[in-house]
Amino acid sequence: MTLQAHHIACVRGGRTLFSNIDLAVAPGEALWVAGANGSGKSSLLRILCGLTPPAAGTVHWRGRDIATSREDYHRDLFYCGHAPGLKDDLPAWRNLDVARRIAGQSGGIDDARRALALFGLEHALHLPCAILSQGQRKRVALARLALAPRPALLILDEPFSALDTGSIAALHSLLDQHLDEGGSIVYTTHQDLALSAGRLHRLDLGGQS
Ligand SMILES: Nc1ncnc2c1ncn2[C@@H]1O[C@H](COP(=O)(O)OP(=O)(O)OP(=O)(O)O)[C@@H](O)[C@H]1O
Repeated sequence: MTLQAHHIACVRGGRTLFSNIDLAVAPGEALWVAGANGSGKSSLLRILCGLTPPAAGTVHWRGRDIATSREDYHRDLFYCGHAPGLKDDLPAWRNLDVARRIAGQSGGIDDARRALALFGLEHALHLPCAILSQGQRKRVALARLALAPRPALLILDEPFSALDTGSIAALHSLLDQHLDEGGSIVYTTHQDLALSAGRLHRLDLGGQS
């Protein structure tokens, strides 16, 4: 198994959102975290990323506790939260380039252009992200998935929301390709969109809170 979580509990504002969550995601597998608004999907994803400590339980990546192997783990991880996490003052292509260089890879405008074009954003290459629409910003963030090498584990919070039909299709095809290549995905969606390739598991956090 690649990603494993044992007995995870999450407490928010003094309330236990969930407890005793066990999950495992192997290479080539996707886990769809489902549940009503407020059931704790984003909180679970942040715990799996190591951004929020769980109230109880452990998360292991490739056999190592992520609490003690944070840097190595984050090299293997791509996380896209509700907010796209872009640098507003930088043009779209530079946002892709900076993310790549931080990951220790070489970059360049040509690769960024190809990645943005996949999401119909070639025209936005030189535009600062601050002036892009919400959906366009999301597409810039997700275009990083089209740059090689892609991190082995993708954790995506509502990746399909705010995307137009063409971008949803582009993202679907990238995610299917990722699974075909032995990558792993954990994602949430409220849309009725299951990934078509690879082995898909579903974890339901339940009803409204
Ligand atoms: N930092 C925080 N402090 C207190 N409560 C929080 C905090 N973060 C989240 N919560 C609460 O935890 C609950 C779960 O939030 P979370 O964002 O994980 O749910 P979700 O299932 O992703 O919801 P949605 O489908 O609406 O995105 C909510 O009731 C929220 O108000």
